[in-house]
Amino acid sequence: MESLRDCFELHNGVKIPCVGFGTYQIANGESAVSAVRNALELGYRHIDTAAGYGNEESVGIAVSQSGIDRDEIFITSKLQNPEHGYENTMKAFEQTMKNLDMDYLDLYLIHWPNPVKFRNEWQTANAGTWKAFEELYKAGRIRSIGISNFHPRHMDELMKTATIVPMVNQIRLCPGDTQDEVVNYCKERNIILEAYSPLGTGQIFEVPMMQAIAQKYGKTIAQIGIRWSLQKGYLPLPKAVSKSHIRENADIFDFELSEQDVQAISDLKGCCGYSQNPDLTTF
Ligand SMILES: NC(=O)C1=CN([C@@H]2O[C@H](COP(=O)(O)OP(=O)(O)OC[C@H]3O[C@@H](n4cnc5c(N)ncnc54)[C@H](OP(=O)(O)O)[C@@H]3O)[C@@H](O)[C@H]2O)C=CC1
Ligand SMILES: O=C1CO[C@H](CO)[C@@H](O)[C@@H]1O
Repeated sequence: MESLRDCFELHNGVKIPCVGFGTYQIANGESAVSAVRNALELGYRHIDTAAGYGNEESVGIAVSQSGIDRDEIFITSKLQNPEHGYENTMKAFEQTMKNLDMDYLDLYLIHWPNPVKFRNEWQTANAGTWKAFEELYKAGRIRSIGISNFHPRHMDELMKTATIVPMVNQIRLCPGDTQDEVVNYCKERNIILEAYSPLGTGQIFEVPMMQAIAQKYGKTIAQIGIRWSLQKGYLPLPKAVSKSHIRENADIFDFELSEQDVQAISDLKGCCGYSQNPDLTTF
């Protein structure tokens, strides 16, 4: 990858820009419009939002104000947890499209496999949701469909009724949180791994070894973390509000980490925390 516009290819042939701009905890309104506009101005072409972030509307406004053609920007949103099941999913999708004020979505994800509301019925709820996703995909409303926070057991269950293998699994991947079992399962099935919280939601900046590696390469800790994701073959989704952070996080294409340093960063077990148990999350 040589720039933010270079892409991974999903298994259905759709191209997905290799770094996405994360938008969790950027308030709907001026903050989110300005952050997404800054990201687009600085060259990002992939925005990650979710119904649960409450800022889809601002993402849509920022895209429209940017003057960049819609088909040059890759937009992901996610199905909110209480909305699983066929009918709920159809309604939630239409609401997302209304919020974004767009007529198609590039990627739609099931945000979590086992939300509180469906604790003992997640299998049926996800089967209904996936049926809706497949119909929307076949109708051209969504260019690609995927999942988030799914472990192998959730994916095995989904595949009992699915006719389309998810194109993406978005999971927490950052130094020391490598989720090897999920990663290997997805790689074997050609499911692209998106790395959320690539900076450990800020915890990466407290890790002395990351500081040492950053100094060695003359880059910042954030740049090392994002570069590590890319070299592992993941698609990182760094979030930033500060314009200087947004710019810095895009400046990652002029250096390469050695294999030893990639391994050393992977081995920093728990340095930036671990992902939540998808069967217990309350998000
Ligand atoms: N599917 C899922 O369940 C989940 C998906 N996600 C997605 O992944 C995205 C990223 O994850 P998230 O947990 O938000 O956090 P990140 O790991 O991207 O870290 C964000 C934090 O790092 C700071 N930061 C960013 N760049 C720099 C920099 N260059 N120097 C110093 N500080 C920096 C930000 O500050 P500031 O904002 O002040 O600039 C912010 O405090 C989310 O926004 C969301 O899109 C996240 C969690 C779960
Ligand atoms: O997308 C999300 C943003 O971050 C939250 C806290 O880590 C997650 O629970 C949620 O899934």
